[in-house]
Amino acid sequence: MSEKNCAHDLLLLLTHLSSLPDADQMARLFIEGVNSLDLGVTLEALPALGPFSDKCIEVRTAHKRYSQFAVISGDLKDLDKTQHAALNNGLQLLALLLEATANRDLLEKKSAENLEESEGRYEALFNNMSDGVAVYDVVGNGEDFIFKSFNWAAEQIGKINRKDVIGRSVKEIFPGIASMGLVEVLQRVSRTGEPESFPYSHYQDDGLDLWVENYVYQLPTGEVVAVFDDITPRKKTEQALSDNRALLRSVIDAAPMWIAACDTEYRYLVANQFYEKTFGIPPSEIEGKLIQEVLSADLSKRHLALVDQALQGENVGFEDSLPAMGGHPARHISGSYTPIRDVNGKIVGVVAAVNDVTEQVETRSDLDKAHSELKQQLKKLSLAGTVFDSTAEGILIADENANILDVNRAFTDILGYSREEVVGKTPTLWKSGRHDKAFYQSMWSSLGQAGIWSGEIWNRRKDGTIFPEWLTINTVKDKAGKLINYVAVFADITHIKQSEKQLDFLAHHDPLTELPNRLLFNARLQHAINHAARNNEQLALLFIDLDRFKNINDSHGHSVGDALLRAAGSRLLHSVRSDDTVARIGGDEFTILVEDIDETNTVIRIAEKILRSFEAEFEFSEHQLYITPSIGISIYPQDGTTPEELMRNADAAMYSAKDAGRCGYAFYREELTSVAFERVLLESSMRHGLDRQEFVLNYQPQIDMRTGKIHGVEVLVRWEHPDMGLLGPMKFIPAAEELGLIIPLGEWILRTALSRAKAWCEQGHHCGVISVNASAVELQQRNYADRVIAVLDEIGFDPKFFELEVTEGLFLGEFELAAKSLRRLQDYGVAIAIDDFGTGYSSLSYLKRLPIDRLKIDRSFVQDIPGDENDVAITRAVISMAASLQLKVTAEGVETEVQRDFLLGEGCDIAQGYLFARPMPEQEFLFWLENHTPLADNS
Ligand SMILES: Nc1nc2c(ncn2[C@@H]2O[C@@H]3COP(=O)(O)O[C@H]4[C@@H](O)[C@H](n5cnc6c(=O)[nH]c(N)nc65)O[C@@H]4COP(=O)(O)O[C@H]3[C@H]2O)c(=O)[nH]1
Repeated sequence: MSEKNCAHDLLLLLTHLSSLPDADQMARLFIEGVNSLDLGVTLEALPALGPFSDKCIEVRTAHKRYSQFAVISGDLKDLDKTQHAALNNGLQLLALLLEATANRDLLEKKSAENLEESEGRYEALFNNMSDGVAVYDVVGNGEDFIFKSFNWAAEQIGKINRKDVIGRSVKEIFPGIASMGLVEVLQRVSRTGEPESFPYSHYQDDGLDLWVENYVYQLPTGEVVAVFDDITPRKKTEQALSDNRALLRSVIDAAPMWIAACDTEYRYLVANQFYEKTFGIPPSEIEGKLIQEVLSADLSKRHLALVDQALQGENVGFEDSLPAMGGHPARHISGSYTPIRDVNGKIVGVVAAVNDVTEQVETRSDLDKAHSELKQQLKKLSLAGTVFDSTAEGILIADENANILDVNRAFTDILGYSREEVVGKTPTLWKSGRHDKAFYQSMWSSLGQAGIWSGEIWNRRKDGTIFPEWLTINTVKDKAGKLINYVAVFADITHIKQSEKQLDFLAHHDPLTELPNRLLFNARLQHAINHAARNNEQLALLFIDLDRFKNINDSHGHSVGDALLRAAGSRLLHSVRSDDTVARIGGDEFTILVEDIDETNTVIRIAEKILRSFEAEFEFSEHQLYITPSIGISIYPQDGTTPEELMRNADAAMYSAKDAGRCGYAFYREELTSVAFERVLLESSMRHGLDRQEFVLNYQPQIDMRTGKIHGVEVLVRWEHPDMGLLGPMKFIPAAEELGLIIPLGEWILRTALSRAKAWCEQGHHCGVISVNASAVELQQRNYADRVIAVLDEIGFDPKFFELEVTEGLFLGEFELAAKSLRRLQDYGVAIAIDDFGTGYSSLSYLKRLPIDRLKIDRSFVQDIPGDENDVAITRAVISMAASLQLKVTAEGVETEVQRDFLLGEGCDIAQGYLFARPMPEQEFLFWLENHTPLADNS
């Protein structure tokens, strides 16, 4: 029996493990295919056993006393719990068999005595197995199963004694369990012989509440074995866990906030229902996804950083905002990330709890806004207080009856009343009296209708002065629309009024002389014309130009020029009645409007008065200047009926006065218009004339009448005008002086005359002294003497053969400057002659102060001698005066022998005139020179 048992045992195992298909059947439970079965493998060989080594090591560890093992080789299956249990049991049984096999011989020998011991050991081992094992005898065809063996573990699991079980049917002992399918499985295994793993079941009947896993197989004997493991604790834990999870889920799902957890890889483990509620995303769509797959790039960047912080063990709080997306409005969120730790404290994830704080934030922002508005209001109020006190405008607050409640500092500054003096009173206190009743009526009516009035008003200060102010009055009403206050704000606009006046004055007056300007003059002229037309009156327009003003301005500078203009304006003003208009219409041009003239004499008197007023010199610090006016006069209505006509004709008359020798007046005559036109033409073409060398020189010999020899030659300029023909100097020299062209023209004359004279000399023609005319304008040039000397030096002309003829006009400009130039020239050896002596301003006192060598008696005196007594007397006086001053004399314009004889008789030797020769062009002059026969030769 023992051997048999042993063999049986051995067989049992061999059947399972070594004899195919039984062994294969058994092994298939836990390996894919059985390649070999190797019994008696030693412990040392185990590590080479591949996938089974772990299992074998378990067996080895559990059954240390065994030194050999059975080894099944093949591929390990993916075992479930039951199969695992079976493998464990199988290997434990295998270990037992190993021992039995190893001791087979011994067993055989000692079978009889050891059988019992072996059985006992088997029994012990059977009972010591950790799994419950029940062996059943099959009743009939499987109608029932009778317990044959029931180990200790089975007793513990089934909470029943083996003795109460053995021999009894399973249906009887465990009717509940039996009905739950155990019997069917036992039946199937007993019928098919196929082992079956029984899914774990929850037995709650038969006084039990347990979870077991069964593995059922058939023994070769036909008995059926059920190996079962009590997994109740594990199941209960699982259940509890599952319950906890469900609880947790319902808790987090009920929370009105977003709750989610992620693992250390940022993968969502859980997300609550709030996600679905708010965003329509069910938790299932979040769970299992990475944070960066669920959140936008921007959000996930920020939040992964926060999660990282939490993964470092920090509780991280945050506030953020979610942009509007997918039809969901933007939100403000506030939340926290908290690390999740396992039982060992290791961080395994992070839980996020996030609140939607949009409303709070918005409310807070509303509150902030309200707070800041309140602050603003307070600021405004304090500002209003500051403005009230510090503004430059006067402010007055009155009640509905216009009784003053308050005034500001500016009010008292402007009006001179203190606050106490006006509070309780009405603004009538400072009425100026300048406005009539209607003015105030319209003000109150505008306030009543529009609630505002603003305008200019004159008021009276406490000191009695009246001043203009710009006043704005507003009405203030309460919520019901009832008028409660008047607020008046006003500014003293005295200075604005003054500025306006000043602006008006500037617009209509010349700033230099403060006389009316052209604009105002024209307006007054038009007005006067209208008036004269209505009343059949005449009026006169005087156009005044200061002779050679331009030269004074150029040589003395603008400040002297300006002073001269101011002084000239003032002299004009004092020459007329106060209701006549004196205007400066530009540069050195003035106009005078004289209304209601009865006869021409009136105008003549005015013109002469003006001329006389200019006789006195003008003194400006070190400068003493003379200036003369030329006056042109036009009369309404005969010389024009419009301001333009009268102006134009007075202007033309002024030029006529200038041409007549300046310092005079002329009435307009129609022909003057064409003269004036000619003059304009002349002026414009003169500039080109110089460039085109249209000017030519004539030479008139000066004769020593005693000998008939040539004493010298006067150089006289002509202009060969392309259109107007040959023009004499009186036609263009005044214009050249006005335009300043006399400077280049004079230099050209000087240079040409001297270089020609030098050439003649070199050619053997001796013409004596060369006389060149110098304009007074030239002499007013500061460097005139230097320029003349430079030309003399440049040409190499001996100054003692050079004479400069200056006119009396010289005295009109700055006398001292001219005198200085002449002195310098005289020192250099140049002779100075006064031309046209006796016609102008010459006076003995000037003659004494000037470096003069010669006087030239003007042609006008010579002309009528000896017939005209006056001229005879003048000529005599000049000749004798020259003698007493030790000056030489030349007579001009000698045309007759009578004149010559008279002059010779009076002691005047030198003369020029048609009697001897006319002014001649160069070639003619040279011819004359060659053929001239002096008297001495005749005699
Ligand atoms: N009826 C009459 N006339 C005679 C007689 N003999 C000479 N004349 C004229 O008398 C003028 C003499 O010149 P002026 O007194 O210096 O007077 C000159 C002079 O003041 C000025 N002038 C002439 N040439 C120049 C010049 O080159 N430069 C400057 N600045 N002025 C000049 O023009 C004035 C007039 O010059 P012109 O027309 O050339 O007139 C010349 C001459 O032609 C005569 O017997 N009978």
